[in-house]
Amino acid sequence: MSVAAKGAPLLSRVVGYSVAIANNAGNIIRDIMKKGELGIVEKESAQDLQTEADRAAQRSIITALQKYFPKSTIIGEEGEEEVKDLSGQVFDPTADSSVSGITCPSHLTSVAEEELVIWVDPLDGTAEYTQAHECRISGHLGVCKTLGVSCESLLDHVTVLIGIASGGKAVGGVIHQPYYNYQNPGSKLGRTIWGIVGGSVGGMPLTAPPDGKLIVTTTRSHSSSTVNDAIAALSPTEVLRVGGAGHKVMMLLEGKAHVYVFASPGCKKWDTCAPQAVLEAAGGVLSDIQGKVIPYHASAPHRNSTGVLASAAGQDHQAFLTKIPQHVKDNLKA
Ligand SMILES: Nc1ncnc2c1ncn2[C@@H]1O[C@H](COP(=O)(O)O)[C@@H](OP(=O)(O)O)[C@H]1O
Ligand SMILES: [Mg+2]
Ligand SMILES: [Mg+2]
Ligand SMILES: [Mg+2]
Repeated sequence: MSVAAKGAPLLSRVVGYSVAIANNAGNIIRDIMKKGELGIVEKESAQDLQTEADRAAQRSIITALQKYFPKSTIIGEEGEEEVKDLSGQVFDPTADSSVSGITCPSHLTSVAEEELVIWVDPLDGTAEYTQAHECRISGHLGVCKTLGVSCESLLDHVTVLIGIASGGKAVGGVIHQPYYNYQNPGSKLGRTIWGIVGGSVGGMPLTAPPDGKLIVTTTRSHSSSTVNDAIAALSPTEVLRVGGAGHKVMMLLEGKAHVYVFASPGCKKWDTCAPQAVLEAAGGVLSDIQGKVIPYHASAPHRNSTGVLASAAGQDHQAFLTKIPQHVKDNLKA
């Protein structure tokens, strides 16, 4: 049933429209990279940047969500000032019926619009987006001397995150990856995965991580001794240091890693709401570093001050939590 169909549960429509809205934001993100004027500003620190792509993507996402779901509460990473759409245009997601098969569990079919809190990260992986741009303008081709990897390879760490919460819980999510398939010039760029907890997941094949290994994924640009102590405590066979909360959860879904651990207060509700909903719809688990449920009601603090631990479906989340040293848990206070 197309999500636009009358009678589709509200949550299914919000997820379906959010897929189209996130895809449109992906076009904006790619266009601004192509134009090359990123308009980079520093927020809380040099490790916390914001570009015109973050701002423009947020304007397009939030104005569309506000128009079609005016009674919901919408919270975007880039704050209130970056909401008014300068072009006056509001993206229309209703024409896009590419998404079908969104099923909503019975306990969520009657969720009302007023109950919804939508957490928006218009561009997750800003550090990687800006670094890829810096490399391009400095004429790096192939493997970048500073990064040791090709600059382009950072681009698919970027995702657009639209997370939907009801009753303080992550219940629906959309993760769009604008640069998916960048390795194949001329091919269609981008993919979008979506899910409803207890309902369906769609947009990419789900794969279990390999047996006999323990692949941990974590931040590449916001590390600390506490972050590294938590990783070491899991005794991984491999550590993948990549950008983006959304991108790391996608790695759990496509079998590239078993667990994502981030023992830091650095990420926020908009980084984890959408990834958590999609991961849990696929059978995985995402909690804070103590194993507590992350709250997503409108008045919840934006910062996830007690860190993040996410495991792929079939993994023993509790076993990972037990291995996290007490000093790491003590360092991350609510
Ligand atoms: N110490 C810190 N300061 C600011 N932002 C941080 C941070 N640690 C993590 N984050 C944010 O959390 C998200 C995931 O981080 P990472 O890529 O390091 O895993 C990124 O979101 P944004 O790119 O949307 O800002 C990043 O900016
Ligand atoms: Mg940011
Ligand atoms: Mg983010
Ligand atoms: Mg962001």
